[in-house]
Amino acid sequence: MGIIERIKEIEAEMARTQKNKATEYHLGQLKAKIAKLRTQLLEPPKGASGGGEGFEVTKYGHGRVALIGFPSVGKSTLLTMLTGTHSEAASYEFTTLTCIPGVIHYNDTKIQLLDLPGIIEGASEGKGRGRQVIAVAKSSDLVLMVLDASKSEGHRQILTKELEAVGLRLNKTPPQIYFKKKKTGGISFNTTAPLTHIDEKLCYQILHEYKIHNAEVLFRENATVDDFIDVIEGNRKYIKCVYVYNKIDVVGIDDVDRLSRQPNSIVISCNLKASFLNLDRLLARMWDEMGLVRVYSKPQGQQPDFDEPFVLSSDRGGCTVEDFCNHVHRTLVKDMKYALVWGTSTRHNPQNCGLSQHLEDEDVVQIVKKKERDEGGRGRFKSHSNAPARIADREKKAPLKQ
Ligand SMILES: Nc1nc2c(ncn2[C@@H]2O[C@H](COP(=O)(O)OP(=O)(O)OP(=O)(O)O)[C@@H](O)[C@H]2O)c(=O)[nH]1
Ligand SMILES: [K+]
Ligand SMILES: [Mg+2]
Repeated sequence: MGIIERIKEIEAEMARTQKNKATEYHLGQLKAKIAKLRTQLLEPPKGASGGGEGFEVTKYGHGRVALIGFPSVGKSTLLTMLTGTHSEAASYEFTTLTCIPGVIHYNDTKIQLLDLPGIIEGASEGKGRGRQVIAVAKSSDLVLMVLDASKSEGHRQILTKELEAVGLRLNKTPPQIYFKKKKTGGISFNTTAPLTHIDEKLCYQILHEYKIHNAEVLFRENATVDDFIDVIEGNRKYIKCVYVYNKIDVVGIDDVDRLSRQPNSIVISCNLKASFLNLDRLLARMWDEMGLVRVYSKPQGQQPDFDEPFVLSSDRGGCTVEDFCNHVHRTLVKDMKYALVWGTSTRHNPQNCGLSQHLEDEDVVQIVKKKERDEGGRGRFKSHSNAPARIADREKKAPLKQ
């Protein structure tokens, strides 16, 4: 029997089993069995040489966003509108057969947007190009799940399930469970929060299923069986997702209203003839979700270049003064005496900061090197870019001197 058939069989058994205190342990064990099989499914087949048939698209820019959705929901139309890169759009399904990259220029940053073939139910098990598409989603910083506002609302759940089946976790944070395998000593189980979904015995059973007999387990929150399995598997990818309901030009106002109230959702229309709506709001939302931090470098005695931010991200490398230094030059950390920081991350401006200072979007940083004196009070920044205008509000509250 193949892996997929075995998963199906266990899923059927779970569906047949009534949920109650008596079956809880058995159900937990079945969940672990499925998780193990799904992981097996992700492993390349024995003897295969490095896959080769995935979409090879080089990462570019400060972040990567993937367009995931059923066929013909308007992914390619959206890519063309947001990036100017043409991606064939048509009224028939599976128009797009490969991964088409485009670039969004927003807030002086570059964001790679990827158009992808449509996926369908069963994608995680290899239907269509599902596995390749999902692999691209996993490599992204943000997923835009594009949905057709005029189609079944169940599509959202179906796609979410497909992505979850391969270890993606949308809009979730990693469970607060400490887990470490040991060589000896048995299982030490501790908890700092009351547990209502799982108990020690169930944990042991799940670990037993994984043939783990020595480990340290500490629950720091009221986690579920699924959370615990995620931590044991260890290969989960936590990604933000915005649900984008497209084609709102063809549905009634009540539907638009209802869809826009769904969690993590935005409603848009890409229809040039009817109207295109909310694309600016979509971009703003995308930008917020990516959590990019623009930092302007102020060389000593000079104005910062407000057109050329250094772009940091807590997901990619971090946002501290140290991370900033490493972006500028690899020897800078070693040469730094302290940093002068202006912006929302400081209590007063400028503030003398060390390497561990967390920077926020649009902070200005001057690195004062050892054997160098900072220049003392100077006028405000002069620049022709609009970045100073963006921080003008802040200046009103805390003057940006030096
Ligand atoms: N009414 C309306 N039609 C739209 C909208 N956006 C896209 N379309 C149409 O929907 C059809 C499918 O658009 P595509 O961009 O090819 O969709 P896709 O998701 O890339 O499709 P596949 O590549 O086949 O998966 C085309 O006929 C588009 O013109 C919209 O906002 N409103
Ligand atoms: K299409
Ligand atoms: Mg397409």
